[in-house]
Amino acid sequence: MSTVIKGARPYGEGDPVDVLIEDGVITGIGTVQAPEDAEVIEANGQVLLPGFVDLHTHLREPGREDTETIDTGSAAAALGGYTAVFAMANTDPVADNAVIVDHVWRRGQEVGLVDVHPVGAVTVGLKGEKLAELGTMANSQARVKVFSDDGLCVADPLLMRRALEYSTALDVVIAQHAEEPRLTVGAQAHEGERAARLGYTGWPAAAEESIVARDCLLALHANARLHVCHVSTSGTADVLAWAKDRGTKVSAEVTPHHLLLTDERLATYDPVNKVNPPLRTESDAEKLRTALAEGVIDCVATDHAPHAVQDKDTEWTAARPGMLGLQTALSIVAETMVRTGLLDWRGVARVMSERPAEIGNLADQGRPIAVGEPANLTLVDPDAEWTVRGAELASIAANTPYEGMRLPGVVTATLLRGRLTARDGKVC
Ligand SMILES: NC(=O)N[C@@H](CC(=O)O)C(=O)O
Ligand SMILES: [Zn+2]
Ligand SMILES: [Zn+2]
Repeated sequence: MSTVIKGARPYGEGDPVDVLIEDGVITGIGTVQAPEDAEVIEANGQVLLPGFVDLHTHLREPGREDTETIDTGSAAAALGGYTAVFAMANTDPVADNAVIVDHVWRRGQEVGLVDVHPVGAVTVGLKGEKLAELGTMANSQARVKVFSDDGLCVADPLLMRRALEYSTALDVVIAQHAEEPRLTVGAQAHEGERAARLGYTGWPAAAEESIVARDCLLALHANARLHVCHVSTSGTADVLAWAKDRGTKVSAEVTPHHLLLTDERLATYDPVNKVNPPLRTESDAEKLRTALAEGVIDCVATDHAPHAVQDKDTEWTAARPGMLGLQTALSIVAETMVRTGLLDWRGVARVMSERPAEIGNLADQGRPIAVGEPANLTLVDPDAEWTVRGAELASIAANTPYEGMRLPGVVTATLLRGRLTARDGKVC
């Protein structure tokens, strides 16, 4: 089975080249001799990138298959340019044991559109009381590499310390949803002028920053790896810079929505904008963009969070937090980081593919576009634009905050181990 991508610009650099792929591996770059029966993808000078890796996706299977399944979520991922996603553990039942994580992994392989790596829960039932069997999940068929109670914070410092200590022996990473629960009781929106005016209980920046600071110190002393989920405040970026400076093995992600959107959106009262952590201020968003460009924040992760209409399209305080992200991530990164000159396409490859693959410990993802490397690839038309329509996205749920927005950057093809998984907006 061979494929040739004609006239692509790897990392958006240099003159267009042809890329030959045979048996899932890149076997030629430049002027290549393609077999007659090779599948041809005309790239017309489009940007070729390593396939994207999402460290933070909610696929809702098992338990809420009315909002997303591994099948529909995989389709959204492939269309968004992803070749691997990490599916969060806050399903029902919780992915806190080998049976569930193996189901998620196997189902992902059956669907075959993207590698679905299950995230294992840190604590049994996400209850924050006792550690789940991290070792059993790490050694299961799914080979769990990332553990998180995401949705909830591992708030007990002793439990968090133990999890970090265990993680070193297993060579896995603990991903923390940094939210001090005592500081966010009833919290609805970023604590500031805008929430105050609407009478919403505030979600203070310190609820995030205090946990990130604490966990960085715990990780440093345990010589363990820590990953910080969905960084949302400028203060967290400062804490991360300080911790990295001191040699802490900490990595961090930012979501597309925290790069673009702010709590100005509260004025619409539309719960599509409700998310955890909440949308912050313009100066926070600006700081997150520079922190991402400078590597203080390592990567972009979607926190793709599908919700049913009845759980989302309600009065603000009753609505579930979270928004879709897989199919819009590249465009939001193009809008906030590339158009602004903060990142070039090589930088996009770093924050959407290479760094997340390293953090998630995936040997075959985020690899260089070079002969002998696995053909996990994404082709992007940097000049094209599209208009977001929630109803047209592959997810079952439609809770996108970008409804009706015209965005730059279109994913035109995704290849998983040399096989087309998405082409011109359609799943293959
Ligand atoms: N981000 C959200 O607002 N919601 C996530 C949970 C989470 O990421 O904390 C969800 O599972 O819906
Ligand atoms: Zn979270
Ligand atoms: Zn999440």
